[in-house]
Amino acid sequence: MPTNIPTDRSSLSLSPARSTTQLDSAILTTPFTSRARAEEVIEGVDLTCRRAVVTGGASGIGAETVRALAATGVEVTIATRRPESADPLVREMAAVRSAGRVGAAALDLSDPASVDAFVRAWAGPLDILVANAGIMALPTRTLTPGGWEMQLATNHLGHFALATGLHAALRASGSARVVVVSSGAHRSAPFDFEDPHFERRPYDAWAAYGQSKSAGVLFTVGARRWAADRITVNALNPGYILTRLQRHLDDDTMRAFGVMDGEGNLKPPPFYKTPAQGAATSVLLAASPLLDGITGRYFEDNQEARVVQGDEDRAGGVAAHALDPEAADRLWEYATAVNRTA
Ligand SMILES: NC(=O)c1ccc[n+]([C@@H]2O[C@H](COP(=O)([O-])OP(=O)(O)OC[C@H]3O[C@@H](n4cnc5c(N)ncnc54)[C@H](O)[C@@H]3O)[C@@H](O)[C@H]2O)c1
Repeated sequence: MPTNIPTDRSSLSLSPARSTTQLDSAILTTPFTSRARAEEVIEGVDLTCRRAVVTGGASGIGAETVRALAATGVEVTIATRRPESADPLVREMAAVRSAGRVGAAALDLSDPASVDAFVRAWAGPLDILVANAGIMALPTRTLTPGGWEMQLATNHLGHFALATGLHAALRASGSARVVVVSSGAHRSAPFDFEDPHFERRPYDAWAAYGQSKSAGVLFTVGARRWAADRITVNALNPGYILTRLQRHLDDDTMRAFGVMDGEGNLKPPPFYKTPAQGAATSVLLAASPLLDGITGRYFEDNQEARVVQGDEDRAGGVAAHALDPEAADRLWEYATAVNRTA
């Protein structure tokens, strides 16, 4: 039996947002293992009449997120730089009986004008926003025309502008969820308020990626201000998944990561997940009734993560620096200010 069957928007109701950060609450556990696939964690859920946006939804984890959400009846907009790149997935889902309609719209997160155009074109309530798009470890310091470091611009500042621009649409949902796809890389790089764009310190591809992913977690903490609007915001680490994300890594790094053999063949090690497994935590946070009212938290392997100091044991967890409410508010102000001048 479906567990959650809204037949029209007026029948949708969720409990009020509970708690703000993991620091002041018990850890949330679910029955799902780290290997559960996206469709499994929302089996039986029916979200017909709901509407979702998935950034970067034409490939990798995002595409699996789109498949699983659309299968519950959600109408999904894939927000992508080249909408035509989503055509195969749009066609695929059009052939799935009872799936929600899947379409695509142009969005370049590194371009404030593109984010603005997407926001302006959006009409009506928005129930689910999955901030999934991302780039990783650009080998050289790359700046947007506005002078922002490209990973920070794409992974966080663009998503911040998108989510805040869509705030009225999320509020109009009456029970909206924002899901931020972060990474375990956040643990090694707190947000550097003195030099976020690597103007003074030497550029480091991993520090830039990690910082942008810390920013995503801090956003979920800063978004506690949206709880009264019945908008919940949670972050996650999808785990290790071989996708196009690794395209900027050279062969030596790929070998060091254990995903390439001596002959240059891609061969993910056993601890790597498939994209469908990698999308499970995104989908859990976006659509599972288990997450009703939960906000400001960080998950990995389909469970809420424990708090750790930095990246000392590399075994997972969410770094305390990414849950710091003062840093979260400071980053919110910073992102608001830079987006205003963009
Ligand atoms: N694959 C992993 O092992 C892994 C681990 C941790 C976190 N993540 C995160 O998961 C998310 C999805 O990554 P993936 O592994 O599916 O890789 P992917 O490269 O398949 O997906 C990333 C998507 O983001 C889109 N994108 C990039 N720049 C954009 C821009 N400026 N505007 C709009 N869209 C843009 C790409 O077109 C692509 O569709 C990313 O945020 C990534 O950081 C992935």
